[in-house]
Amino acid sequence: MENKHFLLIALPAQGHLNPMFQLGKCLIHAGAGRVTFATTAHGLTQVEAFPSLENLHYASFSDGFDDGIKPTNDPHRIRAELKRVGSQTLTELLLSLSKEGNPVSYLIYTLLLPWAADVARDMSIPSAFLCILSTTAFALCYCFFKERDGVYDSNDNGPPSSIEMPGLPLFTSKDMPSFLLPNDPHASILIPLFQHHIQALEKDSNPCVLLNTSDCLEEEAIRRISNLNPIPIGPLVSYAFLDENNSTDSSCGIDLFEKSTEYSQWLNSKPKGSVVYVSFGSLAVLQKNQMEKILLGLTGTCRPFLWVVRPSAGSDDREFEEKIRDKVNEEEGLIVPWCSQMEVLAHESIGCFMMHCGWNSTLESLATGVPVVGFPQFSDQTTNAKMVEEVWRTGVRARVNDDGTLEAEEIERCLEMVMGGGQRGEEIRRNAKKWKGLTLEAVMEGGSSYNNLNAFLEKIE
Ligand SMILES: O=c1ccn([C@@H]2O[C@H](COP(=O)(O)OP(=O)(O)O[C@H]3O[C@H](CO)[C@@H](O)[C@H](O)[C@H]3O)[C@@H](O)[C@H]2O)c(=O)[nH]1
Repeated sequence: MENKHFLLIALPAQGHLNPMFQLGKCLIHAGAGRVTFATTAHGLTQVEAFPSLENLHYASFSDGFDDGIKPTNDPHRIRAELKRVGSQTLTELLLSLSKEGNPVSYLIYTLLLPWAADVARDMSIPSAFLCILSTTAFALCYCFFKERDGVYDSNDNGPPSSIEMPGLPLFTSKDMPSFLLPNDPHASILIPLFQHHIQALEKDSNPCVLLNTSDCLEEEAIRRISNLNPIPIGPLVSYAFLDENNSTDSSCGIDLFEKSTEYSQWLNSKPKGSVVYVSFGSLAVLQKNQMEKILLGLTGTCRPFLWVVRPSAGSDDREFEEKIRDKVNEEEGLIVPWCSQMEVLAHESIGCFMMHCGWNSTLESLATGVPVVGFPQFSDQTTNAKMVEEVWRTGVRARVNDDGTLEAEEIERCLEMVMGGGQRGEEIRRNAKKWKGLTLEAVMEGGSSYNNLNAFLEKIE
């Protein structure tokens, strides 16, 4: 197996880079050979630091906007350029790697890059799609295209009212990936992209979908997409901070944001299970009045909190964020621009993760056994929040107003439910512990995901 060369490609978004990078690490640790990790040329310039590992190399392809300036008012042009220039420059990259004596034996691409499968097929290179959404969200998309031909209900403007998957609760429109809903601003871009993903896989005589999940977490959804040869190999999260012998793994991941360092000591000073960690991932932008309400809710609980507030581009927003920061004193909370999330979640002072239910953060909460208060924003986050609340029962989904805003009182109610002494909180904390055990079991030597990855590698010629 040693002389294989894997090319892994992902868009430069934190939620895409993290699982793909973890996969690269797993391949190297499994002795799979050489791994080249590629993202867009502009994306590469945004990376804070490149972890260095033996057998790991970096490269780039172009999305057509190497200077990073995109016509944001024309997403269709951005998508068309990504496909056109992306296909061309990926082909060039494959040819140049071959020319320098390192031909690629296997291509793994991730979300929003379905044309990569076409490039690989044209060059007779086998490929796999790494699904970085929850498998449940992906299976809902699959059902939407296969069983409903990608059309909404007959009442024209109505969203798909519900989708059933055996063994799982009913998914109604509020639980569906938001881009499947007709009024979603991203639907006109994402629906064709997902269709392209599924078509590209179906064109392949031997399709392969690597799933960032484990057998036990999403058994029913995995079964639902069995036609696509799904292989659960996750959760692809950084386990360095859960391993007491290896808590300083400097090659944790590829960060697009500069990490603060001030929180470690602050966390050390807090009692076990007392801190609320708050983060809404790398993409969501909350309205100012929502931030005010969150601050009110957090201070209202009288529990210490660590809140990640990413620095915004606009100066007006920066001023507002400064104001929020100034309102918080160190006794009650700490606001940081970015942190090492797995390090934080693995810290014994953390008692709850209030979050958007992005798939990576959801998996990280499961792997660390931290209970959740979910405030999903878009994409698969609504589906993931449903799974957290109703399937794994490791947290609650906060109730929002009709306009999607979350009130301070609801934040207090949810935090009290998850962290307080009531029966529901106890059950949630018990489940969180149980799923942590099952999650770690899957990725450890001999576990289902570990074995699945090795079996996948053995089949590659
Ligand atoms: O201070 C922080 C905050 C976050 N993270 C990491 O950033 C990643 C965030 O990923 P995720 O939780 O999935 O959120 P998004 O960045 O919002 O991810 C996008 O991509 C995901 C994968 O496709 C989708 O599930 C989400 O809905 C979509 O918003 C995680 O690995 C976190 O550990 C940090 O390292 N430090």
